[in-house]
Amino acid sequence: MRVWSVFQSDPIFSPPKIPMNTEEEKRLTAKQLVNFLFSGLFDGIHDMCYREKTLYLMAINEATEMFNPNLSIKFALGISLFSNALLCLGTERHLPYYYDVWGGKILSCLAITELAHGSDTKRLKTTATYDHSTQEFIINTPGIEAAKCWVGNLGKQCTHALLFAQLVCSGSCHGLHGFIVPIRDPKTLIPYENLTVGDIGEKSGLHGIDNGYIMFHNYRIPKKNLLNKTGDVNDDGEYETEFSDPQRILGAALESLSAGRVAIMQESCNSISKAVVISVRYAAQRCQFSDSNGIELPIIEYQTHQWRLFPYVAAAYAIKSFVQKFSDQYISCVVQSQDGQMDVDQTSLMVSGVHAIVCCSKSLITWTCRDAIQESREACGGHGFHKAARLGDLRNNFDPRVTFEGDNTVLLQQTMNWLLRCTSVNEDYYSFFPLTCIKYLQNSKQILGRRFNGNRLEHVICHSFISQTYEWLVCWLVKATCERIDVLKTQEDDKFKIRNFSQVFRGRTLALAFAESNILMYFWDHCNTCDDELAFVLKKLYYLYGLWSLYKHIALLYQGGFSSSSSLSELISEGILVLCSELKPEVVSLVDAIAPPDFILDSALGASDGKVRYKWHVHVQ
Ligand SMILES: Cc1cc2nc3c(=O)[nH]c(=O)nc-3n(C[C@H](O)[C@H](O)[C@H](O)COP(=O)(O)OP(=O)(O)OC[C@H]3O[C@@H](n4cnc5c(N)ncnc54)[C@H](O)[C@@H]3O)c2cc1C
Repeated sequence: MRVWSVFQSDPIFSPPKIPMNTEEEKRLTAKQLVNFLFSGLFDGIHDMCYREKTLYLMAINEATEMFNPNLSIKFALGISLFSNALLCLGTERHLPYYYDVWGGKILSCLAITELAHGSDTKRLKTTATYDHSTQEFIINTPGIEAAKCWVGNLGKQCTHALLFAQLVCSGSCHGLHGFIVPIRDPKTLIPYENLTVGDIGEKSGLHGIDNGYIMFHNYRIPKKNLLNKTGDVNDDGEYETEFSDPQRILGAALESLSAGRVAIMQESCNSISKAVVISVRYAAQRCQFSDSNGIELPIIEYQTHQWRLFPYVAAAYAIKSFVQKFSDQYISCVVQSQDGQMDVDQTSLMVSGVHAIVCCSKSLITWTCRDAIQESREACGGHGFHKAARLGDLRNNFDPRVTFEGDNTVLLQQTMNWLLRCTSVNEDYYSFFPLTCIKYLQNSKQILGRRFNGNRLEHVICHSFISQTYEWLVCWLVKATCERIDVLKTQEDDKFKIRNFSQVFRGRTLALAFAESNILMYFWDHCNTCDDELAFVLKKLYYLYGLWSLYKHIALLYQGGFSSSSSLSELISEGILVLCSELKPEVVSLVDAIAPPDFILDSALGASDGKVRYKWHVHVQ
């Protein structure tokens, strides 16, 4: 509420009265960033400890993203992610940049992606070659395919880039490293010589962000601009890497890899909430057709409409409770690794586990959000397509989150690899977070012996059915993926082909099913911390999200022999409909509870009093 009051009290943040073109939107977002930075919200953050500061910045990011995703992204890329990377990957010599960026003297961007390669970062071709005679790195773009592109803030405004390039020293390539690279004069914003830099042009959304491209032509930066926590060039001009403190290196890697994805998960929860708040409020008052007595009905009365929307209300709650708890655990892990509270083995298990959970959760949550927004748009009919409904903007601004910070499909492969590796870890490690989330894999044999014998609704609308069925599903998918890999191994030695042919219907589904089961586990624990009256409703949401998610895997439950009777499918589908009907009287209150104020939602269809507001920009001829 404090963040939102800043936006409400300063006219620079007011929604524009007349539609703007994309250039004007970029200019406005740039101006908003300055007022935001000096609004007082960030006073004193340098005195906070890591945990407090991270939670504080995460909360600000969530609130800002709900109001204006352009502003939150501009701020994240330009200031918070940059300063975070300096602390994680840099050393004391980089601290002046830290204070300059928070003081509004410079603005950054994060330049990784190249025209020809995005997901496959190992093939990035931009080089930073060390010249010992001048103690500088010479940065080069070997060809157009290596031009950095899509980089937010680079198009017009940033003064510095956090650049990832192949470090070359004494003729050898030492892999990707981070460098601080001056791009524009901070006073004039005129780019420096030996750079070709510009804006990539119109996008489908996020018009307030100046995504840019850049090519380097023998561009020199001082040696000290290398972020040198994990590797450096010594006084003799030789590359050396410091492995005397591997926990810290791994901890730093975890921080910089996962923080952005955790933030995306947090933002997605709020975007699902915004979508369902608009569509459910609208459904409660929009009338179409009549019943047999001729009484016109609100569309929320239609079973199809409930089935389309209510599972996303359940998803909003389930995912929110997971993300809140998991973010907290994630921060604790980083703190423990930074403080050296874990040994090397524990740190490496924790880093790989947290990374794997973040990868599949980011994918599942962003896809769920994308679908929730689209379903909500359609559920509001033609009016849902009007700009004033805000669902179109929400969709277009949200959309790239399934791609940036790691393409979802590629991220799922990393979770699959981890889950398969986990089948062979030492038993003792299963009591160690985050392996606790898959402790049940130890009992895989017994779990795979489970069969469904239920014949009544209570046999599926219950926690034990949902959790035990998910355990079976994850164990079965692990087994099925391993079996496919074993078959492929008998046919060929090529690791690439084996990996490539074990994804569809196997590893990919495994990673998603694991993410769903994990979210459900956290949500159930959360329901049990609430008082009875609240838990009664929240558990209905748990059952609905659980059955709705399980139903997507119904074919596998039969294929793997979990059931051979039609009652499994009949009871799950019946359970979903019964839960939708039971939740109908609660659903408006449920969306009200997760709704931001009208000023933030800003939708003509979703105001808190249920009244559609016709304050649209209508073109009068
Ligand atoms: C709005 C926006 C903002 C961005 N901001 C930045 C930024 O600030 N800085 C920056 O560096 N980058 C930025 N990016 C770029 C983004 O990080 C990349 O787009 C992303 O990493 C994916 O890379 P790519 O576009 O090269 O896709 P590709 O890697 O070419 O992927 C294309 C498709 O191929 C599939 N695919 C790829 N490999 C495999 C595989 N092994 N198996 C199966 N399928 C595969 C993917 O799933 C995907 O669907 C931004 C992108 C967008 C859209």
